[in-house]
Amino acid sequence: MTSPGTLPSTQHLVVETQQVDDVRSLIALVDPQRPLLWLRKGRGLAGVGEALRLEFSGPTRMQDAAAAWREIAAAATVSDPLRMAGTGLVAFGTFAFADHSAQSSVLIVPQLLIGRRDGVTWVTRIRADDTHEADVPANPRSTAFGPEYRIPLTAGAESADGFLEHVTQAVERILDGELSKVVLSRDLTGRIPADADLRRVVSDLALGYPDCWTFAVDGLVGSSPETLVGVQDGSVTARVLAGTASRGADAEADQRAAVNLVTSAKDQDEHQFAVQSVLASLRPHTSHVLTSEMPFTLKLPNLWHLATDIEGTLTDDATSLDLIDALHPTAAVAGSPTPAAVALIDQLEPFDRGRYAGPIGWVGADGGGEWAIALRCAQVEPGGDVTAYAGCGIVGESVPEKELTETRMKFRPIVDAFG
Ligand SMILES: C=C(O[C@@H]1C=C(C(=O)O)C=C[C@H]1O)C(=O)O
Repeated sequence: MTSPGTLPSTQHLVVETQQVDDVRSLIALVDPQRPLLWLRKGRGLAGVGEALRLEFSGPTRMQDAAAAWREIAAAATVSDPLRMAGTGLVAFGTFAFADHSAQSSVLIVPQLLIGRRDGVTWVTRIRADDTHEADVPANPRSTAFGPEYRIPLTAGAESADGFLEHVTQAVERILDGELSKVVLSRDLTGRIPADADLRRVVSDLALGYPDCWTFAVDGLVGSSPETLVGVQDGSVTARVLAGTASRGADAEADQRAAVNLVTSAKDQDEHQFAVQSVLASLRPHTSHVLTSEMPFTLKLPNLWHLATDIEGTLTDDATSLDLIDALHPTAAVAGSPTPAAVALIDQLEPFDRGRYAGPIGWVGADGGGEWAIALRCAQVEPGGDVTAYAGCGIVGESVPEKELTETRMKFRPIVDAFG
């Protein structure tokens, strides 16, 4: 890790944003093997190159990132006539789920960033102050996608049977009173050709799941419906999801599935743990916090979720990195109470989650930013190894076979995008 006290002089960044004509596709502009993307509903950020890369690990990975980012933002020279969310200095980030994960957490400042929001398109050039402007790629250039590839994803470290067994054990531990909820996941693995164009996967995800945050940061690609936190001009937003049902085969069955979900005591319980954990973490930093009175049903192409939107006003100088540190891990991806849930995940899941279920998103110079929980995603290693993850909240009434089916539904976006 780069410690904030010892930032080398190369980390004084020079940043220039300019409005440009609209571009046809953000996805076509980024590196095929190491895409940097953050997209939703036709708007988003695309990064090319790395002006700065900071790696963090251990229990203080998010605090360390927040401290380093304050220093970098304070030291930067920024010319930003647009002053919109995502203009000026921006870092993409992805953080490991577990305190002791072997996977690194990173902040990446691209050399070139192309953004689009509210009908405005811009390019930001970023370089260290001891480099030359000529070293930054001149203009974003679209390139055609590389050859087509399709790969299956098959059982990884946790087989379907292993998952059923672990859910059964978790239910016993919950009924014993050790904890109220735990989120257990399983993994699928595969391998893409080493030179495969990852933008094909991202493009399928963005087209198939336009209401989700589609992301690609340091090999982690996915399409998440869950906003961990958004911070802009003193406002804080979050979208909590917990409670899931399959989509019906026809309109009537689909409506019935949504009604059953919203009236299910099991799903409402599971959901409330998640909402309360988010409210408790935001409370020290916010006032005027509003939530939807009742959870609503969020329709995605592959499933229904119970959802609650949260809005509040920031009352301190917390950046979005400070807030992801305060919020992570929510009960939507760990369980409740958090320490017991995290300990049980560690005990029962036979793999390191890496960045799955960790915060993924971007932060700007003023600390604002957008962060999702990395769900419906896969980590792609430089050699082509792919590991995808999906999990579900387990409570006392959980039935192992139903939870296994739920993981299959949650794998669908990523399995379809690769396969
Ligand atoms: C853990 C995942 O999803 C989370 C768990 C949910 C649930 O248990 O109902 C719903 C949405 C997410 O908060 C996942 O997609 O892997």
